[in-house]
Amino acid sequence: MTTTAPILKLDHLGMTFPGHPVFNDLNLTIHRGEFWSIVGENGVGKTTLMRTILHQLRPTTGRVHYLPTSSTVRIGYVPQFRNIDADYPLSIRDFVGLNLTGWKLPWLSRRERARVTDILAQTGLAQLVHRPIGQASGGEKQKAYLAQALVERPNLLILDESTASLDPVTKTELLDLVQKINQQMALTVLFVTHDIPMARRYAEQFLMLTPQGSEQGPIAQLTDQKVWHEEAQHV
Ligand SMILES: Nc1ncnc2c1ncn2[C@@H]1O[C@H](COP(=O)(O)OP(=O)(O)OP(=O)(O)O)[C@@H](O)[C@H]1O
Repeated sequence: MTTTAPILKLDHLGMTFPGHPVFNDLNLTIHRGEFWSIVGENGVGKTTLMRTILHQLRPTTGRVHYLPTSSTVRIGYVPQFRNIDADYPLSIRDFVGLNLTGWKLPWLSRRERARVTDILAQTGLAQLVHRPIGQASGGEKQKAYLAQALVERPNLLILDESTASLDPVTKTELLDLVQKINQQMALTVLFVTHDIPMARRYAEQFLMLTPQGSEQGPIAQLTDQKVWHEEAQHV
């Protein structure tokens, strides 16, 4: 469900680490409900761009605008697979509810608990709510990260190579769920990936970062030729 309302605007965005330019003069407008794939070879700056969008990094030039105002944009972030210690002392249910506790009460309200239960069911974790998160499989942990991001009802979801280590079935399950919420609730999605077939299957637009600059457009224009050409230039 794409709308015409912009949610995120990158305005002449540039980032240089000391002695190392990453991207420069990046301009992009993303509308509510759009599903974008962010692609590009290793080290080209995809995660740096996501961290800049999250305001974890200050750009060297330009600005990131949340629209209509910063208070209307709620961002969910699902990282690349990271292992969790086997003795981490939280169940999957507690892990998913972690971000909901805090400013008002140190425990969840009834409504918040219902929200966690609902999202655990949607992500296929309903049978595993009491399993210690450290003992869950890699795929189950990634589902829990996704559930943790979704439980806060974001309107912008960043998947930062979040499906990279998953088997095809689990990857498809997760992306099907994200697509469903994208279509039903106008969730805006930024899907950082090296998986071009999955990018084509789920995204409507792409942004390709290259060492020379960037390219963006409808996903149909992300041809194999374009991807291989880019990779062949830098092997
Ligand atoms: N805090 C930092 N200080 C200095 N250089 C950094 C910093 N963070 C990232 N870089 C460098 O910036 C470049 C872009 O890194 P980034 O992680 O954004 O690439 P990427 O496209 O996400 O790569 P990959 O596909 O391998 O995950 C790399 O050369 C990286 O070493």
